[in-house]
Amino acid sequence: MSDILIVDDERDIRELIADILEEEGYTTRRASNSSECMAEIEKEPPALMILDIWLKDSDMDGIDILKIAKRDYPGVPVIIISGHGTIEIAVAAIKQGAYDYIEKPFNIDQLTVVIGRAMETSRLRRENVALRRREAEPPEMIGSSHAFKTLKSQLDKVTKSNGRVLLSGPAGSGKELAARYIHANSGRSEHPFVTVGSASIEPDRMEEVLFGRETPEREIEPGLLEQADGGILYFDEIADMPLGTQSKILRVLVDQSFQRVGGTEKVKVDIRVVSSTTRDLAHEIAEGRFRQELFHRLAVVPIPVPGLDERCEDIPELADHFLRGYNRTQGLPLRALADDATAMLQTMSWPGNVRQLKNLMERVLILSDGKGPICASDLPGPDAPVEHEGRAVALGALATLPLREARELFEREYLLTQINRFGGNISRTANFVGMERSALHRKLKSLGVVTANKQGSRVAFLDEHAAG
Ligand SMILES: Nc1ncnc2c1ncn2[C@@H]1O[C@H](COP(=O)(O)OP(=O)(O)OP(=O)(O)O)[C@@H](O)[C@H]1O
Repeated sequence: MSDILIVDDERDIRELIADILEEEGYTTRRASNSSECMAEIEKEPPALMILDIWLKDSDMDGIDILKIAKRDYPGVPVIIISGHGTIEIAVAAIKQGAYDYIEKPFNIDQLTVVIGRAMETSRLRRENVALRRREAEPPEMIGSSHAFKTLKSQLDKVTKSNGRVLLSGPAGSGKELAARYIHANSGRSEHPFVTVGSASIEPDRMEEVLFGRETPEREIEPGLLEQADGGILYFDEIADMPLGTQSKILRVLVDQSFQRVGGTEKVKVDIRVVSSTTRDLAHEIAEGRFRQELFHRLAVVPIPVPGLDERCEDIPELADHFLRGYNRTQGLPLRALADDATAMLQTMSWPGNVRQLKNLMERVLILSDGKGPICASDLPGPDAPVEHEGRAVALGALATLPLREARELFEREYLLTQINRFGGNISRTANFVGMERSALHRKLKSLGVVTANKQGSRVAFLDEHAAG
């Protein structure tokens, strides 16, 4: 990319600069006024723009063009040409984001040095952006359960549209990952993905952080909205946003423009908003903590993200993915999961969802000494209160019952756990527990277990006592 746009109303100057640059191996385009200039940029943003401050027969002068270029094409460096006596204006232009200025009359060496430097800076900046983008490549979304496939197909449907998506699901279930998946597969992937941590920003700084700031000297500090221009703005835990900011965000969503704090002009942005929540927003609305109108604007496409308990079939695949990841990125030993460990992970409860599983895999790799596959004994024992809570209560209850009832309770608990492990698939469960499929069906019926739902969600059992 070595294409330079020269904008000057004096033909001689345009031609002179173009000749010098072409001799240096650059290709050039020329514009004599603001409308020609804008048409050229819109056709294809140049690698660099050389811009005269004063433009005769133009709707806009160089400073106006600079502002638009910095807003809409921030990657294009601009060198200002200033006449005698206009140095103050050139300095002001640098504050507005111009890369440098050259003063008329200029000499050839001065011009080529400034341009060479600007091109090199622009190249480095582009490389940097590309590197950061590669580093920030979204991690893979792993899973093959029915619940996961439903989520993935919903995400695939929304990637190509511009509709606002509201992802709802428990903490650590993968909402941000889902938002990054939308970004990576949308037409906005070359533009930023900017996260707004609604809870982590001080309420009285929220507006400055979102909308940016303009000083009395008209220096600009862009906020998150401007930084996300062209890309996706991700509101993490939208329910934590203060009510006052909610109204302002609502206004931005209605007219896609806002004013910086201390600013007077409207700034236009092109952003797609994806938000997430762990809370029941209908309840937050009823309690007066969330604006209904904002909810309707944000939840054009509501997508539920299932917790890990609804997709425990995915646990072996996810665990393996994390174990390999820690080996690749942190040099931790590469270890597989033994069958007893896999079964144990699938029967634990996961209030922290995928994040908890990921952390547990890291902990086990760091703390256990063994080299072979990770066994159940390497996993946290029954003294880990959260992960074993459900089972401990059920097993404790056994001791209070006569043998026949205790056996029934155990069989129910055991079979329910196995069915859930295999995503509701009776054939796979029967195979694992060592029963004929029809015998398992009969057993389940006698225990009052309902297996109508074959879609991988939890099965239920009819408790005779509860049923009355
Ligand atoms: N399907 C998946 N495949 C691989 N990794 C996943 C998957 N789902 C979640 N993760 C990983 O689990 C961790 C938690 O996910 P993420 O931060 O997206 O959850 P969240 O729902 O946004 O959490 P919170 O509500 O706390 O903000 C991340 O490291 C993420 O990469």
